[in-house]
Amino acid sequence: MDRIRLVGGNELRGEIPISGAKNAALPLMIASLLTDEPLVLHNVPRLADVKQLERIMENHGVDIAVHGRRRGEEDVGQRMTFHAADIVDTTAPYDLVSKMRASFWVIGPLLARCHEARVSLPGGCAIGTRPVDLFLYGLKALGAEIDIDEGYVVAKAPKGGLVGATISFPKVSVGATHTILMAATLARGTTIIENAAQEPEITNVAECLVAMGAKISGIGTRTLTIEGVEKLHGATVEVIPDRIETGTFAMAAAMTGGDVLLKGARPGHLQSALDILAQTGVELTEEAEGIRVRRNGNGIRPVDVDTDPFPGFPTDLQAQFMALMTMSDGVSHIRETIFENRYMHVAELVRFGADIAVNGQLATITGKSQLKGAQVMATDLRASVSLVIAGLAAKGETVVNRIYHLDRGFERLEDKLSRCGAEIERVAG
Ligand SMILES: CC(=O)N[C@H]1[C@@H](OP(=O)(O)OP(=O)(O)OC[C@H]2O[C@@H](n3ccc(=O)[nH]c3=O)[C@H](O)[C@@H]2O)O[C@H](CO)[C@@H](O)[C@@H]1O
Ligand SMILES: C=C(OP(=O)(O)O)C(=O)O
Repeated sequence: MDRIRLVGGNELRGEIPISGAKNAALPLMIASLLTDEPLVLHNVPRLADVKQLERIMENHGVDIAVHGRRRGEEDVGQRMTFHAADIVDTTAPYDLVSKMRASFWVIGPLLARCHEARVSLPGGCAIGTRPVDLFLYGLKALGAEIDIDEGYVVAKAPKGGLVGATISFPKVSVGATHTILMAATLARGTTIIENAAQEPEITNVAECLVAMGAKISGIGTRTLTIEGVEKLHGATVEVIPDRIETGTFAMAAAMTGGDVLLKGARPGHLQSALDILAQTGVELTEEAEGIRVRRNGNGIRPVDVDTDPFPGFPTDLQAQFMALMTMSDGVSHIRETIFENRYMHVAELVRFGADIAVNGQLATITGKSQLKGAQVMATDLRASVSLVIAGLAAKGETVVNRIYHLDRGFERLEDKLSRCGAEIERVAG
């Protein structure tokens, strides 16, 4: 199993190109199931999760083409075409779906277009129980009949297809919003989604659906209104830059000190995280090309944070922010409100000498001036990267084991960091 070996202590200086967002690319790929015409996506990141979803899409009969990179385009994401001319199989099998949460979302488009779907209950990062009740509530509201059979959700649309409805989610869910939004585009009549997720990735997908001929209003707000149409068509759409990768590198630069330009980053997509970082004393500047992050010698102030749905502080940056707080000048608190088991990195951060106590949702972090390198183990995607950035700031050598988690969501991580002066390498085997 590959590992990452790094030696901490170097400041980060230079430019880091921000890749396309994993959490936007995946639902955009899934949206291609809604039409028999090609959907062209630009800026798709090269990630294990994208590869895995390609396998799932191919199993449904989608033709996938990856267009060649031009010279000088090493930092540009892939241009890919997804063509679901015929859906040959409406089953998404356990072997493929269990590896990744977002693959479950195919249930929305399959049901809308083929009027049936059989999708294995999902996998994904082990950060909580992650039920699918909100999806099932939404799909049933659109008229679907649902059974759970041998670990599969078996869904059937009524005669004539799904029917528009008002769906008021009791809790904000990114995945349920994506799924119901996609399903509703081909339902008969009007669907209103209340308490919808407002994440930028939802907006990216909603705008893609509009480019494909869907009628959606309220994009970017808590209430989405969808007028169903009979057919969608092909389109060309760009994947937004990854706000979680942006925030991760911003926190890495805050931890190591230095001066890094995060090229292509969009400040509006992670304003709450940038505001919190500014409170810690990090200097952030919006530039034409992206966001510049600087910390020159001054300490890191402790800041308390609660994770929340967008526009709040993202749970996907909680582990990285905790790593930063282990080096603050005092005591800080983090409250994880989205997932009930998203503190798996705590035991690993403690190996660096960090002082962290967890009580239910609340973590109390007492800052230390210097972490020390250690052997650590990656447990999930964002937890893994928090260990990498802790290692960059720690004294001595760190080895991060089980890095396959990292490859799910970070493109060329070692390359991007070493180009900014980090001593980091992947060790095979
Ligand atoms: C591929 C992708 O985009 N993943 C992101 C997505 O995950 P995902 O879409 O799985 O996260 P949700 O927004 O659905 O989950 C939020 C909360 O709702 C709960 N819930 C969700 C669905 C449901 O039917 N019932 C239910 O109780 C979840 O267990 C969790 O406690 O949003 C999360 C929250 O921003 C991010 O951490 C993930 O990186
Ligand atoms: C939790 C994540 O992914 P997933 O929802 O696919 O498990 C993530 O991207 O941080």
